[in-house]
Amino acid sequence: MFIRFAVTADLHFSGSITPDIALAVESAVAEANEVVFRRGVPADAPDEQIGRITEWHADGSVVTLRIESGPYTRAHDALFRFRKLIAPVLGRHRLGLREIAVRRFTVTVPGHVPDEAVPKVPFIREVVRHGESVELELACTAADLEDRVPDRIVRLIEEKKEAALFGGKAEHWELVYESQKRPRIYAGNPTEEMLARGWLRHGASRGQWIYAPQAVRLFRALEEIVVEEIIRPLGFVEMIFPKFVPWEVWIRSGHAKGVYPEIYYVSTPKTRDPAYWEDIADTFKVTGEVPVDRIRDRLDGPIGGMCYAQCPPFWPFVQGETLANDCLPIRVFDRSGTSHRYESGGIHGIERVDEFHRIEVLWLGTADQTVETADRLHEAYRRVFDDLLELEWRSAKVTPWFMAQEGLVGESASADIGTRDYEAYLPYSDSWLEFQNVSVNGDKYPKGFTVKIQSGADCWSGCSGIGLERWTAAFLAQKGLEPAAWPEAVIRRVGEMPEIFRFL
Ligand SMILES: Nc1ncnc2c1ncn2[C@@H]1O[C@H](COS(=O)(=O)NC(=O)[C@@H](N)CO)[C@@H](O)[C@H]1O
Ligand SMILES: [Zn+2]
Repeated sequence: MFIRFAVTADLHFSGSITPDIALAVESAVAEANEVVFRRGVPADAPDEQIGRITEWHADGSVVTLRIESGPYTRAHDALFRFRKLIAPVLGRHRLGLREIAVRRFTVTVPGHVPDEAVPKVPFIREVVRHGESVELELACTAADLEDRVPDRIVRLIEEKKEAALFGGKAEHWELVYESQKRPRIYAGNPTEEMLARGWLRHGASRGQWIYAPQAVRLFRALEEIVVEEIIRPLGFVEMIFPKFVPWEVWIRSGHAKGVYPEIYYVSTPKTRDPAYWEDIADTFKVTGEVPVDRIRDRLDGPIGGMCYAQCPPFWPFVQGETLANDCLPIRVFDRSGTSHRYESGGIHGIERVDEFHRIEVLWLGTADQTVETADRLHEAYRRVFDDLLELEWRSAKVTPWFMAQEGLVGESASADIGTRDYEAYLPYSDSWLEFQNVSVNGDKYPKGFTVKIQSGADCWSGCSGIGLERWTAAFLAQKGLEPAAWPEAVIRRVGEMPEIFRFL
């Protein structure tokens, strides 16, 4: 069984197809079937799998074609090859091709296609199941066919079938390193303890915290360790990546394939004209309520969303460029703002929040340089977690973050490409918390943003997300909130804990 395409299309010409012109069409059809549709097709491809015009007729100025194919020279590709062939032939009879009208387009996919694997797109007019295959009738214009809509629908079906297959399977997880056990000196819930001591308070929004000076002292101490013990020694240099992300970036990064349920969307006013907004302001002044529904009608967009993965908005900096060999590998990091996720996993303490503070480490170069940089980061992280923070932690190879964020599961294409999660043990919940990761993302971003290397080798990149809320949660869950019990590398950076608020 193989995939089948079939199209019936009307070719509208500028004048009627007289009998002698019909003869020219006849020979063009023969040439198309025998020669033109076979171009680029492997010699051993079975005839019935190659596109061919199975019937045609002329009526007035319209030539109606029916083209059927298997996977080779798909019916819609054959249609456009025929258009290229017939135009000059009828041009000699002073006839021009006005328009191609698609009357019917079907694609028949072999094998079982579960309902959830049928894409939810308006192009699919009807789904008919025949035993071991499913026939989709598509509502496509000639432009949609040129846009390869059927091919994308077929690819999406394959992806959904695979995801449904993996559906039952949890994310890929393969242990890489396990630290020594550490004495259990604390078993409390760090967020509750921090609340009790006034180290933080709930922000006004879902999954958002306001960090008091005490928590920030610890945040900054951990951040200093990251910068002094990992980032600087490995030669990473600070940049500032944008924190509002337009669709264009998420289209190129692939996030537009599946991040919709978790985005904090951003919209803009249709106009800045104060008069346009006066009634909204007046309504609030009179009622004390913000008329959100009426505001919604006055917005453009959403034009994108708040920072989600933190690295994608970097890539327009190098987009379309070729990097000189001698400037590679590029090693940068960003800690300039918050990331926002409308966490579908539910919020929990400071471990899983909607608004978090991450240091995003990013590097790019040849495949070797990218893998080598990841390895050096792993070494530096291990030294920090084992010798400076004295944590109980482990690391594991998991489904690459960029696949997970596109709703895919499973493993990456090559062994070098993938994500390694770092997890810390939380005594209070007897569970493991992912507190950071290191990924080799292969050529995904350089391809998405057309970045090349002078030598012509593939450009690869990697990134590592250090979540300060997660580092803090892991550290406090294991060490408690008494600085006296903390490792020296942290105490000397925290100094005196400032207590400035006193609530009555
Ligand atoms: N909801 C959240 N709350 C707190 N920290 C989070 C949250 N989501 C992610 N993080 C932090 O951000 C890190 C990286 O997030 S990730 O989705 O796994 N990976 C990426 O987005 C990559 N671009 C690397 O940053 C996580 O390891 C964690 O430390
Ligand atoms: Zn990243």
